[in-house]
Amino acid sequence: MTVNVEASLTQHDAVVTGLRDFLDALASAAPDERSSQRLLHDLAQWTEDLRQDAVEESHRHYGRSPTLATAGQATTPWYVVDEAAPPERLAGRASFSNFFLGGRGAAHGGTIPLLFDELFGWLANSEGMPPSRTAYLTTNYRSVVRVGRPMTFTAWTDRVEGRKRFLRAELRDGDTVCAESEALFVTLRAGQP
Ligand SMILES: CCCCCCCCCCCCCC(=O)SCCNC(=O)CCNC(=O)[C@H](O)C(C)(C)COP(=O)(O)OP(=O)(O)OC[C@H]1O[C@@H](n2cnc3c(N)ncnc32)[C@H](O)[C@@H]1OP(=O)(O)O
Repeated sequence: MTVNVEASLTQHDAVVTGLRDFLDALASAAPDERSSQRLLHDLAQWTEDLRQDAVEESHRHYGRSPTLATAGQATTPWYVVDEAAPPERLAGRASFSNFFLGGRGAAHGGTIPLLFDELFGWLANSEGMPPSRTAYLTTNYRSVVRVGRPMTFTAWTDRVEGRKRFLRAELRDGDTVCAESEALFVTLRAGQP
């Protein structure tokens, strides 16, 4: 199955895409004092406007878009799923922009498990599956993940034991495995948050 996650942007999706571009531009720039002041002023105004529009979790748009990469989370490294066979396997492309820079051209180490947790969330909570949460997630950093590089990933279910789903994933730059992850997702019991 091929997933066209970027199809038909709604206006809200366009805002989230704009926010992702903004964060990348901000992280890449060294604005002078005047630009910083203007930015601060505009941000403060928008923060105030948006606070007036605050709603309950179930009514929010952010991070819930089925049509956008990363389901519309602007602070998750960009990824698209090209091959989806949940709950068994996912494969796709990812890229870490300057917003995710740790230093010396390498992505911040904390952002790599963030990507893996997203992918495992897709696998473990795909349609028809009972809700589950991450019990643990380990990451093995084998080679530097460079910002701006086109990466590929594979994530798959290794085994299932009752309520426990053991998941694995790999992030590659070409033929080089840059990071590997293993996680346990546990199906929630009735009444668990
Ligand atoms: C547009 C498309 C969208 C697609 C969807 C994208 C979604 C993206 C979403 C991304 C979000 C991604 C998701 C997120 O990020 S979820 C957010 C991060 N995770 C959490 O907040 C979870 C917090 N923890 C808990 O809620 C509980 O501890 C859970 C529910 C995990 C288990 O507590 P519970 O009381 O229910 O379980 P139990 O004690 O009866 O244990 C059951 C079994 O599990 C074994 N066990 C438990 N813990 C561990 C451990 N650490 N190591 C090894 N083993 C462990 C345990 O030994 C036992 O085994 P056994 O004795 O039966 O053999």
